[in-house]
Amino acid sequence: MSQVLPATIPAKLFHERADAIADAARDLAQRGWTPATSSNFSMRVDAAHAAITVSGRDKGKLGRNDIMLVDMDGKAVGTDARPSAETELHTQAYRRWPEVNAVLHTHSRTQSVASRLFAKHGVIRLEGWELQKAIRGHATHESVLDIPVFPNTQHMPELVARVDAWIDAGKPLHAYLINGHGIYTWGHDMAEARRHLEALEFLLGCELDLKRLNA
Ligand SMILES: CSCCC(=O)C(=O)COP(=O)(O)O
Ligand SMILES: [Zn+2]
Repeated sequence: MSQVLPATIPAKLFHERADAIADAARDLAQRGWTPATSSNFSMRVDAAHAAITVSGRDKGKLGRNDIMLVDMDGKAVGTDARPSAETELHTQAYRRWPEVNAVLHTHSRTQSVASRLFAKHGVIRLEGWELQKAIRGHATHESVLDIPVFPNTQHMPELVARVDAWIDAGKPLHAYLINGHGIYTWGHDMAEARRHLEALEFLLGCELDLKRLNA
């Protein structure tokens, strides 16, 4: 894949973003959270562009050629490669929150099962867990962390509209599940996005354990 960059984006900047995405993806793939080419990852490059994974690639084996540039409408920039099928969910986060610089989407078993189990409620309420403090803005285990579960669809504008509706209702949003699909979360930088994802994976696993134990 050949990526031609706009004159305003230095190659070094794009390569730094691509390497950070590939590093994160390799780690998440090793944990088994990106089965069968699933999942997608991105980072903001500047106010008008993001670097995102090319669609259909093995996320455990990403190199610079597997990361491409898109604009904030999710359209490819300077390449014929096809961006992630879910690019619009990434660019939505960058448009809605200028302080967000990394978006992660994975398909772990825990995320997938939790999404099915809680879909009828439309939300998973996390309350009383110390690890909630790993999520930006949550200073105590006594805080309430609601993770919505949206219906799955292949039509991204429908999902984008559901996320917009949640945010426009004034409800805090740090992550969301898509039913039978996986999780989206983000952060001010890649380290924060990874911390959010790791904490949410742990917390969803705890909620599933409680259900299993009927506690
Ligand atoms: C085989 S996974 C189905 C698509 C998906 O949910 C996903 O996360 C990966 O899609 P992409 O186009 O980003 O490779
Ligand atoms: Zn997916």
